[in-house]
Amino acid sequence: MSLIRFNDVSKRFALKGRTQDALSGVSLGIARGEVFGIIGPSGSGKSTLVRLINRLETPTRGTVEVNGVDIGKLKAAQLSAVRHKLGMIFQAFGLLSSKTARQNVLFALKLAQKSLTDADHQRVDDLLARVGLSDHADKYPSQLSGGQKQRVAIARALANAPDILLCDEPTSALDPEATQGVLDLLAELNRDLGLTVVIVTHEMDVVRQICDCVAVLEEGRLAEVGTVAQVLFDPVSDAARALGKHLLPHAPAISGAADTRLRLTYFGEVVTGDALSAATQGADVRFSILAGQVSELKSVPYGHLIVDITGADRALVIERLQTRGVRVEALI
Ligand SMILES: Nc1ncnc2c1ncn2[C@@H]1O[C@H](COP(=O)(O)OP(=O)(O)OP(=O)(O)O)[C@@H](O)[C@H]1O
Repeated sequence: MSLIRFNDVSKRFALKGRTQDALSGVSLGIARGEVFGIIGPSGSGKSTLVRLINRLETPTRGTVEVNGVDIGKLKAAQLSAVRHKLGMIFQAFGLLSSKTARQNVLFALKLAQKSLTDADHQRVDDLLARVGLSDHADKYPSQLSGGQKQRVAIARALANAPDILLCDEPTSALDPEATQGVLDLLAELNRDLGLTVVIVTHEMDVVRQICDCVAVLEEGRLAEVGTVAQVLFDPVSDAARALGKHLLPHAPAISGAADTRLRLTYFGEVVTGDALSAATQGADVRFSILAGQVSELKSVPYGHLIVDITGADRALVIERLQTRGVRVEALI
C-alpha cells in the first residue's frame, strides 16, 4: 500500500477572473521509505502537487490519501495532528529571522505541544548536531550561509519526528557544494531514519543522485512515473527524454559507417567489469570507443560508452552484451 496516494487529482486556480489548470487527472502512489522525485519544467504543477500532501492546497477534483486517510475529510484538529507528522522545507528556507537556529527548531516543538521538557531541549540540540550545526546553534539566519540555513530548516522540519519530509526545490538557491551537502543529508536521513522524502526539483541530476522513483509532470499532467533507471534510460515521454538528455554523453559528430555507432549503458557491477572486451573476444569485429562516462544512480553505478563496432560478428557481440545486462542502442 502507498503511504501517499493521489487519486485522479486536478487543481484549478482562479485568479482575476481567469482560470489556470495547475494539475489535471494525476494518479500516483509514493511508497513508505522511498525518496520520490517530482520533476518537470517551470509551471508544470510540481509545487502544487507537493502542497496537496499537507493540504496547503486542496484539490478541485480527486482525493489525496496519507497513510490510507483521505486528508480532505479531516477536521481542523485532525489535520493539525497529521501536519505535525509531515515536515516541509522550501527553496527560500522560511526561517524566522528574529530567532536563532536553536530557537527556530524549538519553535516547531512549541507549536505542536503545550509545554517543553528538558528532553525536548536535548532533542533540539541532537537535531542540530545531526544536521552538522552544533557550533552554529546560537546564530541568527542572517549569520548563516544558504546551506546552513537549509540545514536549520531540515532540523526544524524533523522536530516532531515526521514520517514524511516534503522538500520544495530545497537546493535551488544553493551553490553546488552546499547542494551536495544538503542532498547527502537528505539521503542519510532517508537511510538512517526510514524517512519518506518527497522532493520537487527541475533538475534530473538531483533525481539521479538521491531518488528511488520519479514522477515527470508536463503542463499539469503526469507524463510518466517509474524508477529513476526506467525514466532516465527508458523514457516513454518526450518530457522525460528532454529532462534526462544532458546526463547522457553526446555522440561525437564524426562520421561513421551506417549502423555501426552504439550507445552501451551498463548498470551495477557490469560497470566495473570488462563486458566489452569479454563480448568481443574471439569475434570478427573491430571497435573504437568514442566517448564514455561513469556515474551513480543513488548508490548504484551506471556507465555509458559510445562505440563504433564493425565486422562480420557485430550481431553476435551485441547479443553477448545484452546477455550480460548491457543496454544497446543504435545511434546512427
Ligand atoms: N495560488 C495560485 N494562484 C493562481 N495560479 C497559481 C497559484 N499557484 C500556482 N499557480 C499556477 O499553477 C501552475 C503550476 O504552478 P506550480 O507552482 O505548481 O508549478 P511548478 O512546476 O512548481 O513551477 P516552478 O518550477 O516555476 O516553481 C502555474 O501556471 C502557476 O502560475
